[in-house]
Amino acid sequence: MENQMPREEGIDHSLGLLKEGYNFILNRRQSLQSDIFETRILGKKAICMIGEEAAQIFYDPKKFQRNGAAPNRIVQTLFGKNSVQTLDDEEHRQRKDMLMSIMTKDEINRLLDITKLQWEQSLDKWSQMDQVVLYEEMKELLCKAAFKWVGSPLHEDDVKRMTRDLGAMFETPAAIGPAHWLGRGFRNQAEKTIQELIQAAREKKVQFPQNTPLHQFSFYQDKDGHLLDIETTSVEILNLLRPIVAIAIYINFTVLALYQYPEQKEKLKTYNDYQKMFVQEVRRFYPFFPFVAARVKQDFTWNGYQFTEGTLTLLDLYGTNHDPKLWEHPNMFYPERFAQWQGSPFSFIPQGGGDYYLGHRCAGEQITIDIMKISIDYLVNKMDYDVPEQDLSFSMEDIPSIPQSKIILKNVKRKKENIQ
Ligand code: HEM
Repeated sequence: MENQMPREEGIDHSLGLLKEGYNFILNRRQSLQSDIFETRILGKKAICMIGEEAAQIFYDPKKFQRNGAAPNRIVQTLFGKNSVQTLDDEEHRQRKDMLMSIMTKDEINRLLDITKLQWEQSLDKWSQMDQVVLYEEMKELLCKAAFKWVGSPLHEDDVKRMTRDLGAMFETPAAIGPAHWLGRGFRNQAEKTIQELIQAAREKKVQFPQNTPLHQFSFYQDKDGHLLDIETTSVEILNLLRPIVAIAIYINFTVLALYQYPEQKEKLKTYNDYQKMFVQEVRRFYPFFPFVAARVKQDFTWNGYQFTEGTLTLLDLYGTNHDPKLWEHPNMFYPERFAQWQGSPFSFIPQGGGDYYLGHRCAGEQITIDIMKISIDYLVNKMDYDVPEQDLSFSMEDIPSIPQSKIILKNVKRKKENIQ
């Protein structure tokens, strides 16, 4: 038997989506009293869903496809044209294999070693500064680490520009007006820079170390022995560089959590297994990626609701991570909840759900967790700092959400026991 899906009245709610940000789907779940409902986005019918069961069907590649789902403003800033995010089926699997091929233990460890070295250098620099704007400094730290890891360390003169370009790619997708257009321009510039590196490698004018992503992707062959075109290869290199820089947002929220819940610092110092739970809770609790979009691949019925081919469907990641059916007291910061967590790939989805290889789950989730862990080690065990009076609030409307002050730290210094 078919059920009528709860529906929001009105011609179009695209502006609401931009304005209400992380709360767009949650607000309507509240008013319509349903985990699934129909609304209208970009003038067309769209479905919004929250929860573990919804995530399970959303990540079923027979039911949903990504081709044609992402709006142009996201493709032109965040994803890049023809990126893995926009592919389906065999084409997606091949591209994802390329991306996952460099996510080996050795390569992740190499990135972590590079990141630790950057932390060391930044800590020395910050100790000389009157105050540190952590968000800006972390983006720079991570940008340097990311470029070194992919195989082309940045010249000091290029650090600020590349940090700005990569930052703009995740700061401007939802921006309205000139900021958004600047973001598009910065992406084009960054793509050009990476394209030149790939071209030079293919013409043997430079040689990147064998194991690095720049070498691996420049010479990666599909199953028919073809290389990827240079534009797409650069988009996928940026699919590594950009999100590594974006981890700065999680580090900001980490410092916020340490400040707002001071008992956490002691627990992190005392219990060996606490760090993992703390990282998971930061990723669950704070807003980052609001939702993911797909289109219905072919007609199907689920829980009595009709899904019609081509319908845009949004899965609420933030809402699922705060779903009271899955998380007791979802709005409480409580890392210990992860001691009992069963590890479902569909209930805790800050970086998407399902399978890394077969679906669109974030290729860099392990990297994110590991970089957060080493950063926590610095923040808790290796340095002292003060958090002066400032506006630490964060918006649920702006995507991505970043604490207003971007977290200002004063009196940053190494802990005495950590001075070599
Ligand atoms: C900064 C924290 C990060 C967050 C919040 C995040 C979040 C996400 C989300 C929500 C998706 C989409 C999942 C979907 O479409 O269903 C995604 C995809 C992706 N992420 Fe991340 N990510 C982060 C870090 C990283 C890192 C560090 C890398 C690589 C070094 C990375 C590489 C990717 C790639 C390549 C995809 C596309 C996967 C595909 O379409 O198959 N991400 N990420």
